[in-house]
Parts: sequence; C-alpha cells; structure tokens
Amino acid sequence: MDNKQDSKDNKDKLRVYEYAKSLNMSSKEIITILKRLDLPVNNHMSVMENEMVNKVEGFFRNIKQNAAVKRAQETTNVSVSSAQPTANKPQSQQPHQQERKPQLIQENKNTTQDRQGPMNSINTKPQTTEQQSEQRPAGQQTSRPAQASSNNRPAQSSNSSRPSQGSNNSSRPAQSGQGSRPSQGSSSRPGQGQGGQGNRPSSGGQSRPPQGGQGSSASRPSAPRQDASSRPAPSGQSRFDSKPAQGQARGNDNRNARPGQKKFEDGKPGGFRGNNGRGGQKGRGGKFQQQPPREKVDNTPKKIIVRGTMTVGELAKLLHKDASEVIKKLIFLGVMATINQEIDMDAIHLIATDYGVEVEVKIPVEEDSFETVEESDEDGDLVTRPPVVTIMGHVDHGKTTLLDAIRQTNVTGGEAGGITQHIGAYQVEINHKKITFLDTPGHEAFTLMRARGAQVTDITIIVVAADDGIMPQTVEAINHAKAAGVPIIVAVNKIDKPEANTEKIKQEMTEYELVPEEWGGDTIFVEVSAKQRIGLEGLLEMILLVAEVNDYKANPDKRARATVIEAELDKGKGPVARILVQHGTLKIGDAFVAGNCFGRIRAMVNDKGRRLKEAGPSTPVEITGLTEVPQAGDPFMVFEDERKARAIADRRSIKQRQSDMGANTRVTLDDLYNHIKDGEIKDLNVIIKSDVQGSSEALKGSLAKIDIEGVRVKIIHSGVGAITESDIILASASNAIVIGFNVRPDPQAEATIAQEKVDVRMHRVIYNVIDEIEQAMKGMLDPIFKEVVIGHAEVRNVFKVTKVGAIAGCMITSGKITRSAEARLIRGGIVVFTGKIDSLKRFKDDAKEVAQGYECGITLDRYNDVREGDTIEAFVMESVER
Ligand SMILES: Nc1nc2c(ncn2[C@@H]2O[C@H](COP(=O)(O)OP(=O)(O)OP(=O)(O)O)[C@@H](O)[C@H]2O)c(=O)[nH]1
Repeated sequence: MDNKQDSKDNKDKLRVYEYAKSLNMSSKEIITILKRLDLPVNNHMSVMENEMVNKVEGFFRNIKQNAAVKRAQETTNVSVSSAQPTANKPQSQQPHQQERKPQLIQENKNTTQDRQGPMNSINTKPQTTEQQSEQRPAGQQTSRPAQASSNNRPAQSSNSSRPSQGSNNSSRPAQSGQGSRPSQGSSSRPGQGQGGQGNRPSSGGQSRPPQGGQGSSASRPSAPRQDASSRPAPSGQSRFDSKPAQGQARGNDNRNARPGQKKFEDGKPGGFRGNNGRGGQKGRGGKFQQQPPREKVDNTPKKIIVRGTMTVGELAKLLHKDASEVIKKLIFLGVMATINQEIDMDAIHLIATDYGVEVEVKIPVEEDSFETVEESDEDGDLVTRPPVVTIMGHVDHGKTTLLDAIRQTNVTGGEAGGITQHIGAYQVEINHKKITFLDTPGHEAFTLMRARGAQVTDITIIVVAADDGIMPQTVEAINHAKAAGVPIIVAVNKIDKPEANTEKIKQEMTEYELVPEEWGGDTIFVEVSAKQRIGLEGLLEMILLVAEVNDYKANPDKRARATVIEAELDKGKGPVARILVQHGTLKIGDAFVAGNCFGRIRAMVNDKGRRLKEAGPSTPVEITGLTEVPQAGDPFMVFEDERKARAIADRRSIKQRQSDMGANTRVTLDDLYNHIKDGEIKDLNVIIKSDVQGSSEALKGSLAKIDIEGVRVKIIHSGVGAITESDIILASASNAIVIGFNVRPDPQAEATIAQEKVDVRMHRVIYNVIDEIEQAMKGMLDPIFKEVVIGHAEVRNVFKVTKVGAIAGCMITSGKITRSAEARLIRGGIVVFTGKIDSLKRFKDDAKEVAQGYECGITLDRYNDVREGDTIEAFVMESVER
C-alpha cells in the first residue's frame, strides 16, 4: 500500500524536465537557473519542489519587471521611432546600439520579426553582457519579440507551483499555432506594437496572463515559453525587447530598413543554432533564423588534455566556449588571432587558466622514430633487472668456450632440464639473481648494434688468454667498450695452462687504463679457465657486483621496448627474431614494430626452449609473428594495434629509403667544418690504422695537439694492420673517421665502408694527415682531386726479365687496370709501394687497359720486388666538385 502511495507520490513529483517542458524550455536552461538561484539540482530528473518552482518563477518575474520598467522609460522614444524611425535613430537609439554588444545572430530578411518592429522597439535598451546572462532564459525569448506580448502564453501564475499545468496544457496547442508566429496579424504592425507594449507590463511583470493589447496576444495566457520561436514570456522580455530597439537603432545598417521595421543584426547569418532546434523554429523553415544570445550552461570542463598547439577554434571547442570569447581573451593577452590561427602552448595555458581550467599536456610520442624517445619512469615503478653482458676478446682467447661453460654450468634453476637453444642470448642464475649474456661472441652483437644506435650491453667482459697476452683484437675490444662507456671486467682465461701469466696481463692492461683493484685501479680482473670450468662463479659474482653498483633498473609495467639481436627467415616458422626485452613486458598477442617490420606476437620462446606468455626487462626471447625479417640491432616497440604498427613500419621504411638516398649524416672531413660551425661536433673521433706501431704512435701524438676552434681530435682506436670491418663498424658506431697510414682496407671492410658511409682517408706521410685534418677543421679542405680506385689485379706469377725487371703476371680481379693509372702494391693489407704503372701488356702487346677476368702483365715504375699473392690496386685522381 505504502509502496503504491510512494510510487504515486513519485509520479506526482514535478521533475526538472517536466517543468522545463511545461515552459517550453530545455532542462539545461532550468538547471542553469536553479543553479544560479543556488537551488539544489543534479540533472533533468531532479525533483522541483514547490519552493523551487516559486523561486524560478520569481526569477522570471523579476526579469519581466525589470524589462517592463525599462520599457516604460523608453516608451516615448519608441513611439517616436515608430512614427519616424529614421529621424530618431541618431538621437535616441543609436547610443543603445553602441552600447549593446552583438548578441543576436539573425537574418536581415527575417520577415516575421520585421513586422514586429515597433513593438520591439519599445523596449530598446542597452543590454550588457551581465544582463544577458542574468536573463538568460529570457534571452532565448528575446529573439522572439512580438510574440512575447502577442503570445498567448499562459503566464505562469506566480502562485501556482506548476505554471504549466492546466492552462498550460490547453494553451499549448494554441501557442504553437499562433503564439509561435509573431508574424501573425496585427502584432507586427506599429499600432499593434504599441498595443503590445501596453500589454507587456502585465505579462512581463507578472505571470498573469497578459491583458489588453491585441486580442490575439492577450487572449492567450502564455506559458513562460512556448517554443523556440514563440518563447517569450517570463523572462523573455528584457532581451527580447531589446532587440527591436536595436534593430531600429541600427536602422542605417539594416538593409531592409523600413519604418517600423525591426532589424536584426547580421552578425552571423546562418549561424543560428536555434533554441536547440525546437519545433517552433524549424516550423519556420529556417527563415526565422536568429540566435538569441543565449548564455551557455556553464559546462566549462575542469581539465583539458592538450596534445600540442591548436587553433583558436579548437581550443574554444575544448573549453566549451565561443571562439569569439577566446579571441577576446587573446586580445587582452596581446595576441591578435583569428579562429583558425594556431596558438602556442603558452597561450593555451594562459587562456585555460583564465577559465580556471587545468591543462594536461600530452604531447604524442614521435611514434615513427620511437627509438629516439626516452620514456621517463617514476622511481617507484622501476624494478631491478638482470644485467646484460657481452663477451669480447681476441681470436682463440676462449670467448665461445667461456660462453658455453657459463651456459652449461648455470642453467636457471626452475628451467633446468630444458633444451637450451641458441636465441642470441641466454640467462643464467646465481645467488637467485639472473644475468643475461649475449651469446654472439665478438663485436657483432656489440658493435653492430651500437652502430645501429642500440645500446643493449650493460657490462663487457674482455677475455684475454693468460698464455698469450694482449693482442690487437683485445685492444679493439677495449676501445669498443670504452667508446660505448660500459664497465669492463677482464677475464684472464686459460689459467690452467702452465705458461699462464696473469701478472703480465694485468701489467699490459694498465697501458689501456685498466688498472686492477689491488693496484689501486678500479678494474675487476677475474682468473678463469673456461675449459676446466674454474673461476666461473667468481666471474658471475663479479658481474652481479658491478650490476649492483650500477643498479640497472627498468619499468616492467608498460608496453615493451626491445632490441632485435638476430633475425632470420625460418623455413617452418617464417620470420623469427631473437630480441632482448629492455623495458616493459612483452605479451603474446602484442602488436609491434621492429625496425621497418611489424607484426603481432604469435609465440615466444626463451633460451631454454620454453614457451612464454610474457617476457619482462632483460629477457631474451625468440618471437614469431613477424611479417618480414628485421635486422640485428633494430629497435622494437609494442603499439596499440596492428594497424598502427603497420602504418608506423611503412612510414619508417619510406623514411629510411629517403635517408638512404639523401646525404649521409656521418662525419666526413669534407663537411667537418660545417659540423663544427653548427656546433654539432666538439670532438673529432678518429681511428688510426697503420703499418707499424711507431707511425701510429707518432700520428696519435701529432693529432692530439691539434686544437682548432675548441674542437679536438679524439683517437678512439689505433692499431697495426689492414683496416678491418670491425674498425669501420666502430667508426660508424662512434661517428669517427678512419685514417689508414700505409695500410688499406681489407675486402670486407671495403664493403662496409660503402654501406656505412664512413670517411676513410689513406696516407703515407704523417704531415699530410695532420695537414688534412687541420685544413678540414678550418673548413679549408679543398678536395679538388679525389682518388678513385679503378681496379685490382692479383699477382699470380712473377717473371724476372733482365733489363726489364720483374713482370707481374696478373689476373684482374675487379674493375680494370689502365696504362695511365697509378698503382699501389699491397701485401697482407700493407702498402709496400705506390707509383706509376710502367707497362701493361696483354700477351706481348701493349694494352691501354685490361678489364676484370683477363690476364695481363704489369711492370711497376722503378719497383721490382713484386711477389706472388700481392695485389696491385690501380687508381686515378679525379677532380671533384666542391
Ligand atoms: N687450456 C685451455 N684452453 C682453452 C680455454 N678456453 C678455451 N680454450 C681453447 O682455446 C681454443 C679457442 O677457444 P674458443 O672458445 O673457440 O675461442 P674464441 O675466442 O671463441 O675464438 P673465435 O671464436 O675464433 O674468436 C679452443 O681450442 C678452446 O678449447 C681454457 O680455459 N683453457
């Protein structure tokens, strides 16, 4: 029973939307009024207590009264203006016009309103923004002038808590039929206008039905509002009334100006948003387009998210404001902007702050070159991760044996028993802590990746055989590690051998600034025997120690970023990549980009052959689900979906093609000066390879002394012997130039030079090297002539002929040899002679040139010590445009 009663009560309750409907207003408008009156309201379903209704009606009444008073004051003007609109304009109404801010957006050709001119003009009054906002509901009616008075709105009774009921219901149809048409009948005529005016006080001042005036208008006690077009009553007047006046006042600019005609501002023709598209308006077929200066419900957001600069219009939209309002604010800030003009972050901040809106800046990640984006993590999100270790050293010093030994003796506890497989890296566990080893020995994993901008290694182990000592590749490894700035642990291997001499190794290492701790340095030396498995745990512990000191951390709770260690096309699985996850956690199903490829993780396998669902930081995994095969060192990142990943991969490959075609960005001596000028370079990294140790030392000393415009030469590596691929990769990774002093690049290096576009300079005179670098630093390098190698010949036989000397029986292995070319004789990568070709013969005949694949005899000008296996390199000097 009670329940029934409750539901009945509920039904009887007046909701905001019902009330709004009864007034032909929107719920939003009523809510705004309620809020303004400090009455509790949540939404359109909130209950309107009687008291609330009374207050709202009181609000309407006040507005009407105000309007009425003003109208009364202006009556005289209006009558005059009705009769002599033009004459009056300047005196009485112009000022209003000036005072008024443009509020209505109407069409001049609005016939309906035009006819209502006189009446409207009655209430001409300056309207300020404040007034507008105060009278907001009225504002909507403002645009409907005559209707207000002519409208048969059942004016709300001030006593009645539900103005609309009863009479309202009955009156509504009539309103829509008549009241909504201000054009009707007499109300549009001057005389009636006055009549209308007479009515107004009663209708405006109170909620009683308007009396007097035109029959038509008076006959209908109007609801405060009928529909968009006819919305008049309660609060409408003041605004509403102001308009006609304005129209008149603006008579001059109104193209349709006629006596008694009401004119409308033409501020935004067609910009009419109507009273929310209510029927009444639409019924007019859009003719009566006007936008009442309706104050928007204060729906200013608390916070906006900004993703970079935006136009004024976009910002206004984001702030739920009119663009004009924002433009005004900008003007106050000294910024003249149009709606389509872009404004910067500062201005956005200022404007938003002015509205009390918080700005959250979310600059989108430069997703296409995601590898360059550094993500910063909160300290609290970072978790210790296993260190990533690379093993390097000279040939045969035991890198592979050591890697194998570590792998076999320390299989991660829980995963013991799994079949280890090669995935480019593996993890071992010691003291419940994991260590990740990149198991590609040598430079490949390390330098190739670095050359591609990926730094995956945390710690480098340099293996030195205790029975051998420091060798060229040991030095190279040290220099690689130093150039990368990673800590070095020296593993003195093969200590099981009787001739092992650790002290000697330590001594030699000091020359490379690797001083053992016991000698006051900070380099850890560990004695091991990879073969006998001695000292391995000690080595692992030292790695953990270094890791602890350096505190390697990563955030596992974000999308994964990784680096490709290796990749290949597997016959069964398709493209597979072995990657090292560095940040975040990689999950099955993740869409990703790897280099210029993309895909979705189909399966993940770890180094024990075990399938994983997730892989966190420092975990090496083999993944399938790629569409193509990426390259070692390629950056890898997870994206929201495959479509995005594909788009990014596509753009990356286009970009790469473009940059491949464009100028390389490596340092070359030719553009060194420009780099210096641009402030890009402070140190000129140089790698020196020479025929003997002495010359490389001499070069180092001389180059170190060059100091021009604050730029210094930094020798990152020097060694004896041919220029190797590894030198070029180091140069590429460190943006260095390579100086070959009396040496040449070996064939693999040649290919890499072209691929990596490294600047390699060959010299035979120290002075020339210094001079060239000095000149380049001063921007005076004048490469008028450039050496171009045209071909190579392999010496297969040597014939000694008296008087002629040594004839080299050669096979042209590449390019061609021409009679006029200069030649260089290379033996084991070292240049033993440079000079002219004395003679070039095919069989017994002199030849001008001999091409690849043909045999020939060559004699060198004043050089006879040609030997089998030597290479003759022919080159010409070509002038190069600067
Ligand atoms: N006696 C002894 N021999 C070792 C030790 N470690 C490696 N060897 C031997 O040294 C030789 C070279 O070892 P690898 O591990 O292949 O050396 P590497 O540095 O990987 O050589 P590359 O792959 O050619 O660069 C092999 O014959 C190993 O058996 C050790 O601790 N003691």
